Amino acid sequence: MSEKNKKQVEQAPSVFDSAWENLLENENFIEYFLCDVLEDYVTKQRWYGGKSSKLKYIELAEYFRIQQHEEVYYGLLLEVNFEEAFYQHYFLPIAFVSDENFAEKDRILPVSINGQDGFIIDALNLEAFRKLVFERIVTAVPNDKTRVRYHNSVHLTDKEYRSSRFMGMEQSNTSIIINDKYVIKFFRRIYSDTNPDYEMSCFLSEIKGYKNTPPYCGSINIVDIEGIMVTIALMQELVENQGDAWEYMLKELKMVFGNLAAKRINIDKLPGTQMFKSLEINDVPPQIIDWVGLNLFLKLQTLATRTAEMHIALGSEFSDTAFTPAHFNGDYEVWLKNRLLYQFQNRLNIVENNISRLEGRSLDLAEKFLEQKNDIRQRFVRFDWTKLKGERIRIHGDYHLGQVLVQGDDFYLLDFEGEPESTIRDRKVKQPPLKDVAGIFRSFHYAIYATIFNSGKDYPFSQDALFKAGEILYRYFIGVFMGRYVSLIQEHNLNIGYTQERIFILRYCMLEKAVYELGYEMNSRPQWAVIPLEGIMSIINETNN
Ligand SMILES: Nc1ncnc2c1ncn2[C@@H]1O[C@H](COP(=O)(O)OP(=O)(O)O)[C@@H](O)[C@H]1O
Ligand SMILES: O=P(O)(O)O[C@H]1O[C@H](CO)[C@@H](O[C@H]2O[C@H](CO)[C@@H](O)[C@H](O)[C@H]2O)[C@H](O)[C@H]1O
Repeated sequence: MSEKNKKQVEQAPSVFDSAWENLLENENFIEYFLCDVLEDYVTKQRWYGGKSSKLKYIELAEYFRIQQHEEVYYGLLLEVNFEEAFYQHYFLPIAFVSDENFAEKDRILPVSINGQDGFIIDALNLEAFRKLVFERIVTAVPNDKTRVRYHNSVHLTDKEYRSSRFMGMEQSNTSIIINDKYVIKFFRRIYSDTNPDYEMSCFLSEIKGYKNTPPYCGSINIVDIEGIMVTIALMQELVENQGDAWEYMLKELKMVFGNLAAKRINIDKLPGTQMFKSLEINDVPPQIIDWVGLNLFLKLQTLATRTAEMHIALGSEFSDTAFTPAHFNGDYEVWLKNRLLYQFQNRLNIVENNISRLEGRSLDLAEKFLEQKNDIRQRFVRFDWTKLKGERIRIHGDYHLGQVLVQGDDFYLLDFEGEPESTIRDRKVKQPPLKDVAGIFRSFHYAIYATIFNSGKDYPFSQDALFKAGEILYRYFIGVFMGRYVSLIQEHNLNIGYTQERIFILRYCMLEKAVYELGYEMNSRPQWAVIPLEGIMSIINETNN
């Protein structure tokens, strides 16, 4: 923007002579709002994903009305443009309130419109807006052909709005609990397509009757200017739970590592098991059961069952081409290698640029990672589709313990939005189901290493001894999970390949995930980078054996 223009905008008043119903047609308002107000507001939001880039300017990609009778709110699709030559879209619903009691939180702009003083706020803070959205979903008509498409399912049994509150969890979108019975998630980062979370939720719970994901209750999609359906909200049943499987695992591991001393276990005498060897509970040696406890292995079997059932449901479609299974082929191989080599190069770059910020074990591992870059790169190149006989299906795509809710002895799988760094198209590409399994195995590794790094000092053992115990434990976790997962998958005729193929894909995907995680950690919590670095080096060394 030229200096002259900028000056004009800076001088623009926050007094506008349009009615709220026409305010977005007022060019002065739009220019002032986008440049002087939202640039500052948006970058401060928890849901803003552009924090490590430099914002250039914001444009209003489009807007739509969310309304009922006389009550009007706007849904803004903001296009945030970055100096680094890319953009992201965000959803921001706005409301005008004249009573400041309704504008205590998330005030965006004090404004006077058509002589009426008030505030523009994020509409999600307004109960009237949440009620209206719920009512619009409740009263949605089938085959809605309007631009803002509300939809509901048979699982939405309440017809009256009673209450609503923020979910209040650490999350990248914004979820609201309605009637203490439903969760409506408003997506903040918006992609020009249906959101995979919405698509997968409908498919699994509506079409396949998969029970271990929150039942789909409704959604809001917008038909954008190009006629593409863009998801802005997904409503599901609220699942009663005792927290997520990540917290659960950390609690269990604290006890497991505590047992080493409490039960006077000699780590050097613990029997090992081969990596990826499928195990039944009876195959786990009594010393290991005594150390870890039977319950945790039973829980892992249940998690493996729910994971296998998800994949069986996802792999059982024969008419909807978005879900029908596919085989590996040359196009997939090219797509995969391009993506992974690009990602790997990006991680090398991040590590090289930040190496001075690392120290101790992190630094040693980062140096080894850089030294072995050609070997690691070769692992990604070594994918040969002609040797693979298994199927590719739609998968969860970002499967880790934090995406699993614990309900008594059972688990519910959540958040099918896919891997945050991938494009929306890439997230919908059919992948080997073992990619999800590799994701959860990486999570087991994370939980074990997080316990050693964060509370290792609480245990009377050297760090090396704890690593040794941790690696043994990790192999049993994987073995017991595999034992249940593979037998269920085979019973239902989903083809995940022959034994060597399965091991190849698991190693490949675990390396891919650990490399992805290295970037995630270096950007979000560098002190955790040591965990994926451990993972990468152990995968590389494992296959060297
Ligand atoms: N249907 C649900 N029932 C119970 N809790 C839920 C439900 N959906 C989400 N949650 C809780 O909210 C958290 C964030 O949800 P998630 O869908 O992962 O949001 P985001 O995509 O914004 O990260 C979950 O980890 C879980 O604790
Ligand atoms: O926010 P998302 O759930 O989409 O996932 C991102 O954040 C995750 C951390 O919350 C990150 O997961 C990594 O750390 C977890 C422990 O905190 C661990 O269980 C996962 O295995 C590990 O990948 C995830 O990678 C990132 O995409």
